[in-house]
Amino acid sequence: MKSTMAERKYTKIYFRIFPMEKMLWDYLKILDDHRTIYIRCLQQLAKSKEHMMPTFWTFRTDCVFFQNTQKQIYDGVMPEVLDNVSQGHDAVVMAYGQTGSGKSLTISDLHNRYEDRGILPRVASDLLHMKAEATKNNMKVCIQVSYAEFSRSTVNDLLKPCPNHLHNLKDIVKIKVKTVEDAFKAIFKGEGRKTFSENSRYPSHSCSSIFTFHIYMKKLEMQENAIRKCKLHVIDLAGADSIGNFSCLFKNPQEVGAGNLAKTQLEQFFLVLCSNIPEHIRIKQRLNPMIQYLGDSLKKATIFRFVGHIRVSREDLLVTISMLRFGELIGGLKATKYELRVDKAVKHEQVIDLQKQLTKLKLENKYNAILMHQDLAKSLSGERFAHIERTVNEYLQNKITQLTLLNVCDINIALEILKMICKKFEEEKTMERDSVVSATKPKRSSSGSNKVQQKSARSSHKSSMSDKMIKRTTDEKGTSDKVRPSSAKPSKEKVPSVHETASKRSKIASSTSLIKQQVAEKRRSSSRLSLRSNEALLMGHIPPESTEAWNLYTQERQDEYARLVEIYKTNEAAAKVAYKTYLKELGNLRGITCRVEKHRNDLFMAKMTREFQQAMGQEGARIVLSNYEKCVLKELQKSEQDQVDQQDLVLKCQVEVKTHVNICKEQKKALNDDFNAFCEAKYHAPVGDVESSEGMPLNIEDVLQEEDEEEEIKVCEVLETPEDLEAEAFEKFKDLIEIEQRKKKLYEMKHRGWLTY
Ligand SMILES: Nc1ncnc2c1ncn2[C@@H]1O[C@H](COP(=O)(O)OP(=O)(O)OP(=O)(O)O)[C@@H](O)[C@H]1O
Repeated sequence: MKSTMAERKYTKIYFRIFPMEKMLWDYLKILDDHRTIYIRCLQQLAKSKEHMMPTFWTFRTDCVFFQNTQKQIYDGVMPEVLDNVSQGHDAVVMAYGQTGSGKSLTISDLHNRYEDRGILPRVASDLLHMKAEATKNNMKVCIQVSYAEFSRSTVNDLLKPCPNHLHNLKDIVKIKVKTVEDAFKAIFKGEGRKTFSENSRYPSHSCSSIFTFHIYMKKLEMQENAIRKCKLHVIDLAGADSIGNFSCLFKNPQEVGAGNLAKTQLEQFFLVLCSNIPEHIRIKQRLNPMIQYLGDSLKKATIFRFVGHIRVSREDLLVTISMLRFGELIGGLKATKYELRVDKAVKHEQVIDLQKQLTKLKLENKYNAILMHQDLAKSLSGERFAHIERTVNEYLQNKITQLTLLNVCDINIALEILKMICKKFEEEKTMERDSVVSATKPKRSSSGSNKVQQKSARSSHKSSMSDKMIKRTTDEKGTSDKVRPSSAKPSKEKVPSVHETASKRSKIASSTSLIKQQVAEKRRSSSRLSLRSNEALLMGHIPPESTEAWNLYTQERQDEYARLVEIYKTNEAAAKVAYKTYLKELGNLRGITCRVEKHRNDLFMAKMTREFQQAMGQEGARIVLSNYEKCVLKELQKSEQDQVDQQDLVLKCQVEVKTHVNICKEQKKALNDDFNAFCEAKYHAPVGDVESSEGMPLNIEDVLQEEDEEEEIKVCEVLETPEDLEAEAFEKFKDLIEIEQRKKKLYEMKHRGWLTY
């Protein structure tokens, strides 16, 4: 058999190696290029020939996959296929191999997670996305699918409910799919209708199945009505094996025979196809129905992708070689012999050397892990960072011991946080000093320096709350500058030197009002930090004309102010916690509601099955199946009770949130009233409602709403990506497999008259 470049261009052969606990690498080797497989010559395995130099058969492939993810396999096998299909070429993707070697896993894998889905669901998604794209580009694309199962001489249409046995290949139905969801539904239903071997630990298919996409494309702007047609077949071939092998003990000889026959017939067909004789046209009609069905798609211009599956164990060696030969035959390449020249002494030395290197590298890796991950703070989550920050603060307040701090936190991060606190404290002090200077120096514009301070303050602290506090402090200074006497000259002056500042301070000392202010400033300095944060917390933006009044108020009524703030803060924190719990419980309620829905569906199905059996006159069906119904009903009642309890819990959480929010509101109002009363007494006029001031940042409801919106945005983002919608559909349709299998079983029981409940 000759191989030509043209053949190689269209056909690609891949192999996937089944991962086993004990891999027999002495018998099978893969070259570093991941393309060449060496497999030990079987003849040498006889005891009498053990002493001979090991000889291997060399098989060239397009890629060998070992321990690769499903996505990597799809990306490796499929990329050019869809491009070619979109240009109107037929394509065949086929998985073949030994029983239980992972064919169905590669092709469909519908029983596991969405991320681990196989080639077929991925192709369905990509084709339907391609269709959507093509429609945008003035192209009309129609996709129909068919799904059929082939055994030795019978054909089942998997898109038809039982009985789905066909006599004519032309009767295989095609259904139009418009969305990925439609395609998934067809795939899952078909999977449930397939024939499985009984007694297997996993769903072992005893027949070959073909899922076909029939694609029709038409360019809307073309004058002539040319329609491009092509097909993409995805085939999961029946497992081939040797009777008596451990991997197929659960199969009966007929099933093993049918799998082997399908492989042999395909082999024959490809022999004829590759030998450039037109015989394959007639042979197609004579071989099995699967080859007949593939019909015109089995031609040289078709894009073929064969994914062979092999197992590396002594018992499976024979079948593995047979699979590799099958691959070599359809790939159009011939295996060659290769003598592995291994000097045993050298080999031993090499192994010792490699072991030493490995130990050294492991040690190096360990040191790297220690030394290179110094900046642990970067990889910390916000929550963990906040927790460490709190712990450090508790340590500073002598609430916990040094030992506890060291036990709870990573010392590097704790030190970093201490550094931040010191830096922040320094900045606050600088700002205090600057505010005194700016008070004594009316000409100076503070906007520039404020911006710098603001920037450094922001970068110095991870918490956004502290950012707001610092910004608020600097803003206040900016605004207080604005209300200074109008004789102040704007901006251009540079920052005064220490000497100048000192001399100016002495001038200020002569002004009694300013001295008073300075004294008050000093008096307050110890409690300034907390008061500033409280201002930000409760009052937010203070109108410029009220700033002085506000400062006076916080000095003179410090105790009352601190009391109100304390209550507010405690309740705000409690409201936040309660709100988080509320959101969590709400999520749980959604989960329980879904469970209730599922049980309702199950109950409906159970009822339907009973009615179906009764309609078919099954004796005793009522008793046995009503037991199942009872079970489902019990589950449903339990879930409904859980739902009621959960609703109560959610309501309780809601009430708790409301209580704390109301207290916060009351405290805010009390503070407002107190401030206004103070102004009334001091200036004989209220300063107005500070709540209405623009930029009021921390309203308790806003805080909660922000959290809520964030949560909602996250949920929307998560749900709205096409990938997630597909994942949801994938999970939703998993139940279809079981439902279809149950229906099929019921039908078969009825058909055989075995129902003996
Ligand atoms: N690469 C792999 N990694 C992990 N598990 C695998 C792998 N390949 C197969 N399996 C597991 O081995 C079992 C058999 O796989 P699968 O059903 O895909 O084999 P098959 O070749 O289609 O078998 P059959 O011919 O009997 O239908 C399954 O439980 C599957 O999850």
